[in-house]
Amino acid sequence: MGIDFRQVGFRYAAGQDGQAAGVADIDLAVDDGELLALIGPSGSGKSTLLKLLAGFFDPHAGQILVDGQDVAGLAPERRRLGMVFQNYALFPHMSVAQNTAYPLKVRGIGRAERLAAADAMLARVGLAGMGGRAPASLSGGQQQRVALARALVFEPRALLLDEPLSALDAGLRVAMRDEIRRVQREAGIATIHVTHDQEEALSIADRVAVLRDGRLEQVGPPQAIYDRPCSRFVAGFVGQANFIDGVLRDGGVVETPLGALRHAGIAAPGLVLADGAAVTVLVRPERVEPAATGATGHPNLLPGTLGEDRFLGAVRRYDFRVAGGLLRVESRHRDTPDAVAIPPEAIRLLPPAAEASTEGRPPT
Ligand SMILES: Nc1ncnc2c1ncn2[C@@H]1O[C@H](COP(=O)(O)OP(=O)(O)OP(=O)(O)O)[C@@H](O)[C@H]1O
Repeated sequence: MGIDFRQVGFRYAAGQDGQAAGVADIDLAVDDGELLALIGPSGSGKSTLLKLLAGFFDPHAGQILVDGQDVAGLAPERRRLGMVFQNYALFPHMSVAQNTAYPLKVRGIGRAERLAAADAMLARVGLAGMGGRAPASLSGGQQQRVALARALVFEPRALLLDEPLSALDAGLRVAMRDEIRRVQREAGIATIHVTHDQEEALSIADRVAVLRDGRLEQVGPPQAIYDRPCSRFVAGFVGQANFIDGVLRDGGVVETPLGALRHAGIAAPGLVLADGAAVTVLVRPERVEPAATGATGHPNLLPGTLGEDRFLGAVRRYDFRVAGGLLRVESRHRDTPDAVAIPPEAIRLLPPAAEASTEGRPPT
């Protein structure tokens, strides 16, 4: 059954500037076993949504259901939700096993039973035999595993992860995110994972929800969010992007400052592909192909010169100056091209910039 936000809205009291922030019109269901990554700029409402779910405050509009039960008015500790936050906050005077067993103690489970459950859960997060240690003797990654074990030990109905990996260094983050994924799958519970790391979101989530100014801008599988963003905002928020303003013309062409580009008609939902319509052309840098002047078979061949060039190991990322603008290119090829090609099927047509900036209005 999982988690179900239905038309949820919440507004904080207006601040000194008179602006009231919060979230509005949130419709979002997360199934059992599903991991949903919640991403969005700072202040977009991610923590607010988690706090509403956790029961720190109640929505002003709509309903939140957990396993089909409306949790309105239910105190946080009675919602049976596992939570892991950035600052893992283990009790320093308790052992790892006592920390892990703590939620069971609170629930009145006997000592032997809760320590056995804690041991089993510690084994699941890769900390078998470490129950007797003090939290301070563990690495940051190990402490976070304890926090995860503690969040899951009482068989919660859902799991809330708020930036659980942000205090860890890059290598450990990658290992831990796969670990979280594995443990969450085994537990089979609905999980919402708030992260600032878009790669982390794309790599472990079943679906990604993008928040903007308190509203959901797009929800979908990671590939759909990346390959078929609904707006310039989403496209720019996940991954690198070339945005080119254009005007559609009949016959599968869009006029741009770079010239007339042939496209394959792949457009954001709801965008009307009429002659004369203003659009944004999106091309991901890895879809721009290095080519040679005069090469045949490329409908959108753009001669130009190399700009800033960054070697990143497996790939090279460079700016390529063409008549009318600059294209960002990412390629495995080491040669410096004197032209690039944009395959028509690499072009996504999105709403124009002006229209995009009025989307996601603050909640009213
Ligand atoms: N206690 C509060 N009182 C008033 N406004 C608040 C309060 N908490 C958050 N806000 C405002 O609500 C909006 C959403 O905040 P929230 O913390 O949910 O964003 P976020 O997406 O989690 O941001 P971050 O990524 O920085 O953690 C912001 O405009 C924020 O300033």
